[in-house]
Amino acid sequence: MEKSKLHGWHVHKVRAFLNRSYTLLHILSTAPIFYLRAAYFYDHTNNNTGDIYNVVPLLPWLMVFVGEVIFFFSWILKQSYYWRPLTRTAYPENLPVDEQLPKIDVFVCTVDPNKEPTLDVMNTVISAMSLDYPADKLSVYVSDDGAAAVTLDAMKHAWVFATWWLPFCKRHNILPISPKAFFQQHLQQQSHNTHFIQDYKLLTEKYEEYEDRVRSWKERRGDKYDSKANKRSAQDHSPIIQVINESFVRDDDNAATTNPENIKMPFLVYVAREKRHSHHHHFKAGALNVLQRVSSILSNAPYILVLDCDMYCNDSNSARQAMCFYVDPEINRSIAWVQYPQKFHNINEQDVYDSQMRASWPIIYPGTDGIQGPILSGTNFYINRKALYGFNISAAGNDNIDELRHTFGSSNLLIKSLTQINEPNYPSKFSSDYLQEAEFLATCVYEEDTQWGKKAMVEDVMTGFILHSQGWKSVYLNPPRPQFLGSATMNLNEAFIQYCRWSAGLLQLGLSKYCPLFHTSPGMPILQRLIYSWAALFPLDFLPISCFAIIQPLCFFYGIPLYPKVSDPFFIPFAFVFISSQLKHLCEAFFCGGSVNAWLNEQRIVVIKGLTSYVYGTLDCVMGKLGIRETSFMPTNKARDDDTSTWYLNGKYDFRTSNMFLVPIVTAVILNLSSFVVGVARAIVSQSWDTLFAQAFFSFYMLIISLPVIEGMLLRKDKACIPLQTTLKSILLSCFVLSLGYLILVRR
Ligand SMILES: O=c1ccn([C@@H]2O[C@H](COP(=O)(O)OP(=O)(O)O[C@H]3O[C@H](CO)[C@@H](O)[C@H](O)[C@H]3O)[C@@H](O)[C@H]2O)c(=O)[nH]1
Ligand SMILES: [Mn+2]
Repeated sequence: MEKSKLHGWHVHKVRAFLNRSYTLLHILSTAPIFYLRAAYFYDHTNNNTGDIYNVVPLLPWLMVFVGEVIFFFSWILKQSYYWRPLTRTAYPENLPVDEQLPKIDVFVCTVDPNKEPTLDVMNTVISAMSLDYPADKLSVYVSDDGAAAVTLDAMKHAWVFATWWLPFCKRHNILPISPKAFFQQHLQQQSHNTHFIQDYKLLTEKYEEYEDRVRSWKERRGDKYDSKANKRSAQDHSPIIQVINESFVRDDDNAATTNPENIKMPFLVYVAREKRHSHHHHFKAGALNVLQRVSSILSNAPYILVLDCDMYCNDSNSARQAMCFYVDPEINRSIAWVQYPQKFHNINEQDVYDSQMRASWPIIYPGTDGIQGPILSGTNFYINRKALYGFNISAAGNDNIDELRHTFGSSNLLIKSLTQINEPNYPSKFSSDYLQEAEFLATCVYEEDTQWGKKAMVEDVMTGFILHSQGWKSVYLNPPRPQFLGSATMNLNEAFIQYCRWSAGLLQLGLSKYCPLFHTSPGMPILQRLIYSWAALFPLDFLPISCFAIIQPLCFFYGIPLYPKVSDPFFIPFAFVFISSQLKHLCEAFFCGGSVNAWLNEQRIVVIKGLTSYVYGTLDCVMGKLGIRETSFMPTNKARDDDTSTWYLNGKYDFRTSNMFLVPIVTAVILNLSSFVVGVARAIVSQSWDTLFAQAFFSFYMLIISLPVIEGMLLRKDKACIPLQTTLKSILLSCFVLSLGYLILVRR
């Protein structure tokens, strides 16, 4: 390695070769399938009476065929992720001296103190303050969309605790730098260093004291808010901006000794943007826009780390690693963001909901990195402020003041800050003029008649797509030690809601005029367009998934063959495609350290989400487009509740969710179960194994992956099982589907 090398990369050639060969082979083997389907329609329309065509009605064949085409299409899009896997390494030891490092602003977003426990949010804040980076170059902004007094108060105590914690981390190279995670490890017993033990004891005391202060405030004001009253004020209030520093903390007689070692502290700011019923606030995207503006006049760092409130820094090194790319003069002008994976601290071995998104971080993201860079995942990324402002990648900027006003709004300080982004020593401002201006920047009206919210930061994938199409590149870094850890969803209900939101959000891009499939831009190669197309359209997989899970067993139930006979040579491509894709998935599961169980789980969860979240997400998006319904952002619940975690940790599904989600799944299972029984009986009686084997096998496979649902329905009697009432409703619905099938398929 050269001495000055800041980063390196490596394309996995063997993996790329294997992936591409697989893609090719798979495409070739689908050709006969499509030939067979097409031939059927040809014969059907020309009234050729081949033997099976008499028994097979057009409609189910058509539906299954459409399902296969969509599935194939979606699969083709997805192959872009396997084309050129690339991994990177950063060498922070080769960074220039601290004085020359650029400044960093950290944004932490929170919205609901009941679902996002204040202590956890503060834990994220403290861990971000503890990043291994010069304190005078680090600022942390908290956006509180809940405008909760408890959050502001807690920040005060967090600041005080941080004055103890930061020097402690530095002195003993503490990892993880999240105090909560650190104190959960009970390290004390393992250490023989007396100095450490002394310090540790002191810090434990300080930590408990700090937690008590945060809690006691909550207790005084009631732990659970009067939700309604709080909602009213959270949705209707003026902007609040508060710099948390020594003088602010001192004003509070309740605060403990501040800054005992008199260390330099990162700049810490609390922001609750203005909310009015008359103005849409655009959820997290809106919050990030405000933080971007507010920070631009207060600290104006050229790079911004965006964190969800539950995503604490697990390691101190991410900032320096990211800077390896931003200080490299050869590439820094073209890099818009450095993305880290989203990993979680509460994943158990089974991970029945695939909450960790297993395939994403070791497979999907390196794949996108090989093609101009990873998509933006919404959190854990260091983004280039200039890119966010829409600075043209090649031009230096725009000097026409009217145009700047039109784009960025009327604040002179903000416009002035645009030219100062790269000043490494831009001093943080907290005089009252600046704070007043910052409040003005956090008002609802500021964005009116500007490009904010239109051109600027929409949420994750969309923002990333816009930047990539302007020619910006991005970087994916996945160092062995996870840099950030968040809390993953731990029950079915949360997983459903989250996927509904994601499906709706992604389809907003997929069904817009910017649909990556059709929106060409010179900055974007075709493979990258495929990447975005899949990301924006995958919720539509609900069509083929429901086809396979519902039409298929329906036909089997009535003895209508959909696939060639086993003795027919055309059977081979079907069998090959099915087996090879399952084997591929199995290999992937092993590759990511998973097991046969992981493969089964993921097969199941895709079907489960495909029958529910993808459908509702699509509906949500379409209704939003038609103006029938406003899209909403329901944050996931991060409050750890022992009851929920027990189910998750035991690898059992927690079926306590609404019928809206359960009924489609249970119905599909009942349909497959009954068609399997009836279909197999028919095959035995009429000796039609040859014709019906494929369907019998497919239903069998569906039953195997549905075992936990069947168990939840029939065997489990606990409180998280599938309620009898849901099963009954699903039986009714299945009967309805079967009768409908009879009318359409049998009594034509
Ligand atoms: O009006 C809102 C709603 C949410 N949030 C914050 O947004 C973050 C993400 O919300 P969360 O409930 O954790 O959603 P997840 O589904 O877990 O988040 C994933 O999906 C989001 C997009 O739906 C991305 O923004 C996130 O980065 C990504 O981790 C949290 O910090 C929230 O506090 C706000 O600030 N304002
Ligand atoms: Mn989250």
